[in-house]
Amino acid sequence: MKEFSSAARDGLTPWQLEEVLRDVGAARYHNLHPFHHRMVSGALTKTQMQAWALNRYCYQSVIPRKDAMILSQAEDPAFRAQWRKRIEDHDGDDGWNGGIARWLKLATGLGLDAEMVKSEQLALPATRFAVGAYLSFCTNRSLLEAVASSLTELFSPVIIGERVPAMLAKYDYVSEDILAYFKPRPTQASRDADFALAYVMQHATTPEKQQAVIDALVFKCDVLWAMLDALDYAYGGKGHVPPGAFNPGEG
Ligand SMILES: O=C(O)c1cc(C(=O)O)c2c(n1)C(=O)C(=O)c1cc(C(=O)O)[nH]c1-2
Repeated sequence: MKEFSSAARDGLTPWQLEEVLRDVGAARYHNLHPFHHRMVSGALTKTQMQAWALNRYCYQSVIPRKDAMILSQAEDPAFRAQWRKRIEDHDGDDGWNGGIARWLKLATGLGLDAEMVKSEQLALPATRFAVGAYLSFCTNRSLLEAVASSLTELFSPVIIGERVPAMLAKYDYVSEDILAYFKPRPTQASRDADFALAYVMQHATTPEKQQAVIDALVFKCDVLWAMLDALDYAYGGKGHVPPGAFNPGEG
């Protein structure tokens, strides 16, 4: 297992830091998770696919809120002008014509009730804890760490590129229409990740700050990993659905 702790000792050039951050993603991003592998191999049941969409809604809905926390810490108007695009991407211009609404379209296209999904009441406890941890991180840590925690987006075009064609090919109930969420995401994610990476490379100027941004990315990979672990345990046949969570088999 790779160690990501050399920055504290020696300090890195910005390009060495970028390399370490990319190594973190290569080792820990959620495209390596068995749940994702089962999704792209066509092995998920419809209930597992629904549970994924329902739980991922909680992540989608917290993203503009954590981005608002980041905006509140940013003193530079040019930074804010760039970062606020993220909120617009998810909320649209009236709250319900952006990414969150498109995620809801995916969930309802899979047969879920929109109000049930929006209420987040049937999400897994671990999903709630994971997305809550992400929001707290961006609220309580430095601006640099909060920006660094978004760097999983460096890797999201890869997972989306695996997921979308596989969902269309392997599940007859999935159509392009319900996957509209993903269409603009790779372009938006590249724009956002390029900006965040440049910011981190410019501002992580001491070994301590470099270690902090590496740790922030590790933390964020853990958030995404924990969400898939929770799904796998609850719906994978090995564990059990926690009381009160989405359970279509319940009579
Ligand atoms: O589909 C995915 O696997 C995936 C991953 C991530 C990510 O890596 O955090 C994001 C998204 N999607 C996404 O759609 C999104 O809007 C997004 C925002 C952020 C962030 O941390 O600011 N990550 C992600």
